[in-house]
Amino acid sequence: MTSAAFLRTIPAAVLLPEFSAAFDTTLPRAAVPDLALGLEGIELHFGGIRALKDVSLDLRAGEIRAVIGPNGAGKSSLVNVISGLYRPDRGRIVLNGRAFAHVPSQRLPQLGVARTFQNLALFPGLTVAQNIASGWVFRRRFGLLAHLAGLPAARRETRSVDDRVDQVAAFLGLSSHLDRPVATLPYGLQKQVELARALVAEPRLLLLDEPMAGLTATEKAEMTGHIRAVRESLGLAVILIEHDIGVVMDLSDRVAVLDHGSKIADGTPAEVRRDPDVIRAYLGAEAA
Ligand SMILES: Nc1ncnc2c1ncn2[C@@H]1O[C@H](COP(=O)(O)OP(=O)(O)OP(=O)(O)O)[C@@H](O)[C@H]1O
Repeated sequence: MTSAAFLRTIPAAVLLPEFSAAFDTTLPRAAVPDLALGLEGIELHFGGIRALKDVSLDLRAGEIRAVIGPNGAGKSSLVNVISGLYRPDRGRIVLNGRAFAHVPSQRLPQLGVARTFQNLALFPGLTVAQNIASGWVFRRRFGLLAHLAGLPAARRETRSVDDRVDQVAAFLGLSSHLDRPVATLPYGLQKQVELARALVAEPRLLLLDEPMAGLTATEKAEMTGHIRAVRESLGLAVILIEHDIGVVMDLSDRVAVLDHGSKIADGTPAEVRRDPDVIRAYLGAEAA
């Protein structure tokens, strides 16, 4: 099955964009032109646990911004707030020039945001091409009915999905694997397929949740090269959640450090590395 044919099998409920009630809470349009993402005073509670405490963060277009911190510091909570899975108790999120009290997750692709997951979230029974194509689903302009009716514009869109899959696969060196079932690929290549799936939606902001987890040293070097290329060739802004401090310091323009839900440091890798609070809370002997 081609990736275009695969897209035709996706249920209408998935293809028809839902407009979340959260969008109704949109605040006035923000006015910082090269701001890819802004978090202002984010608070998030789970019962008695304060997972995020007054966290503010900005990300400029074309910037790689790492968020690090010990286990339980709040990194995943932050990504889930940005991607609309969690609704913050306070604060606002600025995306694509609009400010939200709660990001409408169904509209993330339209807002130019794509993400990868800490644990692989691929469709194991599908090919590499089909998995990559699935990233385009929520960007489609035409619904299932237009495709079933064979409207020319819908047909052109379907054809263009195959081109996009080919281009992204070539960009990441995955072209020779396109027809293979994704589950037969080594883990490192599967992580690259996840990156390809995020890129096919043509985002402006990429959320990478532990892209190096489970990779060998060689695979990490390859993934590092891809992330750098994503920024340099495509100009994307990247939020990087990563435990591998070597990778973080090598790749990032700026690093924010969370500890117990609070941002305790924010600066260039060199600044963060010598920050006494960071050394105490997180980096320890590694930074010494
Ligand atoms: N769905 C949830 N329900 C209840 N508590 C949660 C939930 N998600 C996170 N927490 C709590 O919020 C705090 C922050 O957790 P979070 O997963 O964001 O940290 P993290 O920095 O991503 O940790 P790790 O590096 O281990 O993934 C922790 O105390 C955690 O137990």
